[in-house]
Amino acid sequence: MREDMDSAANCYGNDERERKLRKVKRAARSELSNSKGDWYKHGYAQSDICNTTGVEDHIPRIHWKDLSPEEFVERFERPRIPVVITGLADNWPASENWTPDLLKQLYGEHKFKVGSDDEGYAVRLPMSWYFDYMSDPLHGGRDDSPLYIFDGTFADREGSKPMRKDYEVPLYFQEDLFRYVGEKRRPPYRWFVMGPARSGSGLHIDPLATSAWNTLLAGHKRWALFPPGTPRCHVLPREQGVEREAVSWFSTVYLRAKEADWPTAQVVDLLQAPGETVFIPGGWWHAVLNLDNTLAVTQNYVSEANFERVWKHTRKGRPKMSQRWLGALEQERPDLAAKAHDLTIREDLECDTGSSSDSSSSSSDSSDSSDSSSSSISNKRQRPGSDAKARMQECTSERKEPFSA
Ligand SMILES: O=C(O)CCC(=O)C(=O)O
Ligand SMILES: [Fe+2]
Repeated sequence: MREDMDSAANCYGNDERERKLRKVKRAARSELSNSKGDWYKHGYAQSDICNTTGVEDHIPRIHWKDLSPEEFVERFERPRIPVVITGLADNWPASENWTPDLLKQLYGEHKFKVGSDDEGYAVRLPMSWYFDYMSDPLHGGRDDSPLYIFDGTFADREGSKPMRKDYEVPLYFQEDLFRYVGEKRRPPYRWFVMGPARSGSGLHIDPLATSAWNTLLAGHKRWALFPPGTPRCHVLPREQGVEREAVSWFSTVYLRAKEADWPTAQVVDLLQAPGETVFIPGGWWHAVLNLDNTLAVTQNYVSEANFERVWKHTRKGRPKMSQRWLGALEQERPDLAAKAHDLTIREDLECDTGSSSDSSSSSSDSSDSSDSSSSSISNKRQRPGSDAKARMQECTSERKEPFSA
């Protein structure tokens, strides 16, 4: 259908290429299309937005050799505590192979997703063009919030499939209960992620209450986290000038979150270095700013530890898929299928008696659900400022969310 975005690889001259690149940028960020200067009107490239002096990172670092899978579940996954695990990528081929030169050589012609257009179609650029874009002082080097490769189909598309063999899903995250939905129908769950300084991910909670791991192979990422239950209206206020993109969020809301009168949970800072794997439990808000040229792989998953929350969100947000999932669980994991049935009966009873599920859950859960139940997992990377904004709610209405995890 919208293959026009895909035609970038077929052109030759530089003017033609520039024209096509502009077209791709316009498609990916139509709100910046009034004038070329919109892309760099904030001057973030000249600011100290990527300077992390004074940022304190207190997240524990644990080498995988010192953390058994059972310990991970008990200490971090069940209590939903973020952690950084080191050494997991030491033996991955990606640690050797994912250099700019090799990536260009192997995948230079292949088009990776750099955004979505206003109709939700993927906007793609060939990898070699993207490398040029990143280092171009008139594009990636100057743009306030540069295009970001965030490709959730790299492992399925012919041209990039071999990349999947370059990393392994770490032992801690292998349960992957959505696999029972089937490869074709399960929500997207793995992304190749690459971007320069100032690109990143605006504040969000991952969809369907799934947890995530994110391994950085090159460069540095700055994370800001808020625990489950942090009201959306505090961390994503509906006001002019506060946008969802990482750069603008870090230069507005983040600064407020550091002030003495910040009304809600303290922001948790994290500075991710190459080779580190961040674990983000379901329900945690997170924003990520790339501090230099970064290369990462991330996957979302469901395990026994987050199953109940994910089930509730999936039943509500993806009802048809949830029934297919339940059917498969009845065969493969009858224990979890029984849990799902139990939860469903309890929720339906609550509905029938008109009682709010608030009484049986913390406010934290109602605010996770306001985010992730209403978005599908395919929106893991949402277009900044699009439907995300429409879904913003006032604090008061958020507390009334009838659904809670
Ligand atoms: O590396 C990033 O930009 C963050 C990724 C992220 O938050 C996500 O994949 O959900
Ligand atoms: Fe995320």
